[in-house]
Amino acid sequence: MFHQKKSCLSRYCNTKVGSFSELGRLAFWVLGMARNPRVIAAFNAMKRLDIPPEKVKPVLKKLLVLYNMNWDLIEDGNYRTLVDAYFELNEGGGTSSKDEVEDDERSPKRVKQQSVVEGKGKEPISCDGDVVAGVDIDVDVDDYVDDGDGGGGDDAVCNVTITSTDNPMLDQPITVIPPLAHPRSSNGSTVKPSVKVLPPHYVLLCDDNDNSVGTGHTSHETDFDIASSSLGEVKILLNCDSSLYQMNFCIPKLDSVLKYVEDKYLRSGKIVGPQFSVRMLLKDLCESYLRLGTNSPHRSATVNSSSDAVIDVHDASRITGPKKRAFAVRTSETDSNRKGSGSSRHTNSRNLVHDGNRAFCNVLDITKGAEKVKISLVNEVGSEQLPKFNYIPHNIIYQNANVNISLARIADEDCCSDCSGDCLSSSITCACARETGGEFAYSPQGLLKEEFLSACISMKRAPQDHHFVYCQYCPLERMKNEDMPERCKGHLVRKFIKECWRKCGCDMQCGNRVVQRGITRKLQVFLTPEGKGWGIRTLEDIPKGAFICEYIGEVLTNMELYYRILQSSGNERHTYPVTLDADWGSEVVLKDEEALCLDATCHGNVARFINHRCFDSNLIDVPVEVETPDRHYYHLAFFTTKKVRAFQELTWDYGIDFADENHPIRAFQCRCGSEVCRDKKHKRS
Ligand SMILES: C[S@@+](CC[C@H](N)C(=O)[O-])C[C@H]1O[C@@H](n2cnc3c(N)ncnc32)[C@H](O)[C@@H]1O
Repeated sequence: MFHQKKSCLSRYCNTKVGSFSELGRLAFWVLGMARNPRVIAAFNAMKRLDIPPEKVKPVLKKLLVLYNMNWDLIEDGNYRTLVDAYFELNEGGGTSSKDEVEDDERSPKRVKQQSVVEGKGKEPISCDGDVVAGVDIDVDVDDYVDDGDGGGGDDAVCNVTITSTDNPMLDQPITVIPPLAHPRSSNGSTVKPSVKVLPPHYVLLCDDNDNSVGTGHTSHETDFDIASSSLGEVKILLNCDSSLYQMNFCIPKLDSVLKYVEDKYLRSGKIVGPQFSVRMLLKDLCESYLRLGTNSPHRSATVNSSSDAVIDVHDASRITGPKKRAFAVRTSETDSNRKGSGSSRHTNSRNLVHDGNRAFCNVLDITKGAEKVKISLVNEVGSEQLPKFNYIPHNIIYQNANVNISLARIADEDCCSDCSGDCLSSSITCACARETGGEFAYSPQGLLKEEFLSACISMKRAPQDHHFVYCQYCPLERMKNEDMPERCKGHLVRKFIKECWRKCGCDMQCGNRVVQRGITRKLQVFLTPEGKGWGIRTLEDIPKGAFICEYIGEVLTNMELYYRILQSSGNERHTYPVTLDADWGSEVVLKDEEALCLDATCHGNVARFINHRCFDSNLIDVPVEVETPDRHYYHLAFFTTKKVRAFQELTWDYGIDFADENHPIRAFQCRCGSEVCRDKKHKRS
């Protein structure tokens, strides 16, 4: 048995000694499957045709079987074969008559298909074609966001494909981007479009002052670049210079930008006015894009969206050239308006200090009053984007997760309805202590008892010495290889805490209600100087065994997480999902629609900032049963493993095996600084 356990663990835990043997696997396995770069690239290419991954998947599978896993044949011609196979399978084959074919060439579907071809290498989010003034516009947005590491970063770029036979733009000097693959004719043969390639830097520029149009060189300050092919397609690239938005810019939703512009034009009647020109419209689109990204409710919800951080986005010394100046003036005006009108909004939640070189951005309470204690955020290190997420103090079910919370499910033996006051001070331990062997996990001081805590730490650090259960069809293995999942590698049988709850007779101050009372310690989010991104630290000394916070996020099924990850750009610097797999071993067959996880990427609490530390982290995660009598859904709570001094960072061992070279996802370079850091490669380098 011991041997078996060891061999099962060795693959994952090799040097890892447990910890997040459950949780660390979180993102890693899920992301692992989702981020098979070739699958993702195929899905992304098809997404541009509005074909969702779930519809692509069966076609892709068939092709892989057909081509004996030869991806090159599928990827050739920028997924031409996949596109054709999809339409053949879903729409009953190709066209037969010449008329139909010609029609098809001009149809939106064909146009979109072509934009996939031209857009190889990018993974845009696609919005459907909108019709503005008789021009069919199909828009893709690439989010090349500054990675926050300082430095220039990339520009936010919008690709707009316009199809129009009498487009006035076609008369203008244009840059032609040669298509990456040639479109096919009806009979399947390749048609070589007669694209005239003009000098590569020859672009259409829009002057900020007088709206006149000239030509110039591609540069960061260009408003928009235009390209076309002889098939009547025009591609327009909207550029926002990254130096203009830096900290305060948040890529706006493109459909919001389009709606904003449309509403504006409809209101003003400009769209039908004699002054109307597509050129002006596009220039306005560029400006609206920047404006909405910098100062608008249309942005995705962020911590800083309610109280705009006035961070110096337009340091005049960095902005050169007439176009940048023009933009700078505009953004300056926007900001000064904001400074004037919104100053009272800043006082409650944010202090801003500028010392000329660095901006210290202090958010006084990232919880927006949702917790009993305020949690501040400070940046003493340098420039870094403010974290974008919505603070929630409790888990929220995203959509399909089956979490059945009902008093009717709590049997008499699963609660202590006869108790009163504090269960811990009663001479007889109540029913709620049964799950922890007849003893409560908490001491009267509200700390985890030494014995309970030591057992949890030992499980984390030496899982091979503990008991494992094996599921029949392991969801983790299915994620790695759906068709031929390997055998379950085993799940550690973890120690759970069971807290009293609503059907219990005790009061809210009962000593067996710790996690549900929420955060009580003084915590602070800070930018780590080691380059781990944001982290959390305590502002007070905290004893061993103390509850810090829960890991809060959206409750998703594995399936939902899978699709969510597929839709992400794949360029995210940090990851935030954790699996709730502490009880998977006890379920005979757990379907992906049933297996649960928490994702704190968009909605979460302070725990999303807890960084990883190998082995000797000062926090440990413990599963906690509160409102559900089974362990399918549970809470995940962090307790201190040792005494923690004020201003020390709070860390958690994610349990990553940094030596696993075969893992589909490359782990981050560990900067935990532990003497026993497992990331040997990084340590050496
Ligand atoms: C749950 S988030 C932690 C919060 C994150 N630092 C942030 O700024 O939002 C996990 C991510 O933080 C970073 N991280 C955590 N621990 C780290 C470590 N020891 N070394 C380097 N990066 C780390 C990695 O990018 C990881 O994907």
